[in-house]
Amino acid sequence: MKPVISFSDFSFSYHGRTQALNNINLEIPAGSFTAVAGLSSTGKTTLCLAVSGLVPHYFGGAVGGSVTVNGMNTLHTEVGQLAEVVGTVLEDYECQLVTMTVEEEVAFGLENRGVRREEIVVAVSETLRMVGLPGLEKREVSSLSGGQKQRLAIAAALASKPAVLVLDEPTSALDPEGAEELYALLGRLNRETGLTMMIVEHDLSRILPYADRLVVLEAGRLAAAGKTEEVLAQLVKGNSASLSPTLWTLKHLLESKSDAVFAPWLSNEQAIDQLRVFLRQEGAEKIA
Ligand SMILES: Nc1ncnc2c1ncn2[C@@H]1O[C@H](COP(=O)(O)OP(=O)(O)OP(=O)(O)O)[C@@H](O)[C@H]1O
Repeated sequence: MKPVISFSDFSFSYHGRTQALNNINLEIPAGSFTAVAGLSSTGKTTLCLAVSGLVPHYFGGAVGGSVTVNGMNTLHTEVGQLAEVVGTVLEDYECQLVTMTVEEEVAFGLENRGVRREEIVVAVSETLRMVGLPGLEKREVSSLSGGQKQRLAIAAALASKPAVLVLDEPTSALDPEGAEELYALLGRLNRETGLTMMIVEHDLSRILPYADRLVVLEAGRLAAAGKTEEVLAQLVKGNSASLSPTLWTLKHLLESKSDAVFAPWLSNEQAIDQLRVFLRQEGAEKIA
């Protein structure tokens, strides 16, 4: 698959001091669903900001190398122009909601670009339907629940039909049910529209059912990137097993220490089913 995002020897230091990213070489294929993982302060947010162009255009600092999105070099492209290609929802998504009503929020970017009123009306209702908020056009933003506000921020990012959606820790304020619903929605958008997803998530077990690629950062460097299953195996073998969900770590350890070969799995439920079969075969019926 062709890359829609390419980092080439990219480094960034905030205010020329705190080095957040160090010589990143990374390609994100078009249409992929990429999870970005890493311990705290390893540069995950900065990676997102570099794709949206907010680094370095808004957060100034020292830059090396380049980032290209849809063929545009972010260093030489205005943030507004990049926003047409990259929809970004930051961890503090409420800060991104700036209007009174739901309709105004989704229309905001389109109005700024001079899109005709009739087209905006259609785009607003279509986008609200996509994110599971149909018919809420006239609602006041302040009356929405936290989960609905987050979906609204996603709708506002999607309205201009970007090629890439970048989300930073989208489930940090959601309960497990809300997180599952959000990922089901994002997975469907990715499958049905081919929208490239790049999502920072600290709880990998939530995102793995949807992520076909995994990027891992360590102290601002790229520690691993590639197909999810391969990167998880790398994490378990290397020094980053703590990032791997417990059941995945167990799978890889069992495979390396026995003759077991597990069928691929992505969700915890699939993992538990496979482990039950394994334990039964091992004669551990009581545990299984
Ligand atoms: N606006 C800023 N000004 C100065 N330094 C910053 C700024 N934002 C981030 N940093 C520093 O850059 C480094 C990487 O931060 P970043 O937020 O990208 O990491 P992260 O992996 O997203 O962290 P977390 O998981 O805690 O959100 C950290 O050392 C952080 O303190």
